[in-house]
Amino acid sequence: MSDTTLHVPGAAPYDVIVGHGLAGRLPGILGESVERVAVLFGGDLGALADGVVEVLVEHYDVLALGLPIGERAKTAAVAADCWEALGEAGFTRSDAVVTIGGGATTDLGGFVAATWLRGVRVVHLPTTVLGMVDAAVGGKTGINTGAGKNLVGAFHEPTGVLCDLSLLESLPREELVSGLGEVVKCGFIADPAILDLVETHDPASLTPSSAVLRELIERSIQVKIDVVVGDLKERGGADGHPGREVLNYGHTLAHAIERTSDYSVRHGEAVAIGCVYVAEVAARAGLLDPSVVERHRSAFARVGLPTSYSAASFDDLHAAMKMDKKARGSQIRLLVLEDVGRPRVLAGPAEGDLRAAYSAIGGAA
Ligand SMILES: NC(=O)c1ccc[n+]([C@@H]2O[C@H](COP(=O)([O-])OP(=O)(O)OC[C@H]3O[C@@H](n4cnc5c(N)ncnc54)[C@H](O)[C@@H]3O)[C@@H](O)[C@H]2O)c1
Ligand SMILES: O=C(O)C(=O)C[C@@H](O)[C@H](O)[C@H](O)COP(=O)(O)O
Ligand SMILES: [Zn+2]
Repeated sequence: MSDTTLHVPGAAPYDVIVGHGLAGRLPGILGESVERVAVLFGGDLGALADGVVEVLVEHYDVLALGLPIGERAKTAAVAADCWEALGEAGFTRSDAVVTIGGGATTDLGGFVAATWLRGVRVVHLPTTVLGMVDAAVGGKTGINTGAGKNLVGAFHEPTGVLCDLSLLESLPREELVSGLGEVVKCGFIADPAILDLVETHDPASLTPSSAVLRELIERSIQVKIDVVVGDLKERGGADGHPGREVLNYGHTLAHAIERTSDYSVRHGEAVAIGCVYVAEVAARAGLLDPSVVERHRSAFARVGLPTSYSAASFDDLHAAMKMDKKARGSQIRLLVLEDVGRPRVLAGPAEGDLRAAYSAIGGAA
């Protein structure tokens, strides 16, 4: 099957390419003015990085940097190590960063590229479903702090994104399933065809080589592109649409779960729980029909994702939710749905509704 090119228009347009064996495209995307390329890769993905480095060394001086695995890469200390390495290797504004890994790697690598010399080119090669459909696209980069998830970061759009589906072959099943959390989220916020595909296909058939997984990935990328081209910096959309905040559906509780569990819950799993939770809140606020809440439970559960949570107290999660970037002052703001594809912001939800919704997903309120 041929490659698919999904174009991201804007002031600095770029393409997201989905296909197989895409590393050979890198020199064409990076361009001729680049002399040095830093390859930032997930520390357990050396074999995948080797194939990319082999292509790059034909054209550039390559600095390969293995990062701590997963979320442990998203720290100020790791970013500082990368800055030191770029400095020692003499990276200038005409040089570039290439990331190879999951969303944690593209977030950290994107942040390093955003901050080095106030911004150098970055091309992402996401190696997880979640990285392909979400983290590598749209220019959000960031690291965590003790106070919470992604609290330091920058908007820095990539020069290109290469989603090589062959790289998913080695991805553990639970990581693939985690990525489906963001896919199903896209179904609820904007593309009901995603929900239909999930509801009508055997979840076991969603393998890296399957046509249906590819369609789910491409549809989700298109949802993300459509949102970010309208509101790149999350300032709000037109005509009352929440804009980029729509992509944060389910994330207020999700990030609180990740942080209070010391990142032992995968991001996509936390998003699944967070979406069911916020649907419960919306139902209690009289905004969402209970049948749509049940559709949340069944769609996420069907692909193997959790829909309940009880490992933290409501008070701890509530405190963590106040660090959400959508909050203003001491007021929590939630992205909720009035129906599939009908998002809106609910500012200052009643604390009783927040507690009752936690109880409805299995927690002790
Ligand atoms: N910037 C954004 O817009 C955005 C969007 C969504 C999520 N995120 C961030 O992305 C992160 C989650 O990303 P993730 O789910 O990809 O997790 P991850 O990056 O932590 O990777 C999960 C695990 O899979 C391994 N792995 C990755 N690719 C592999 C492969 N092909 N074969 C074998 N193992 C592989 C990794 O080494 C890691 O151990 C979170 O930090 C989240 O906040 C960012
Ligand atoms: O791209 C966005 O915008 C998103 O909100 C996508 C989310 O899936 C992603 O997890 C993002 O990193 C969350 O951003 P944050 O601003 O809440 O940290
Ligand atoms: Zn997310």
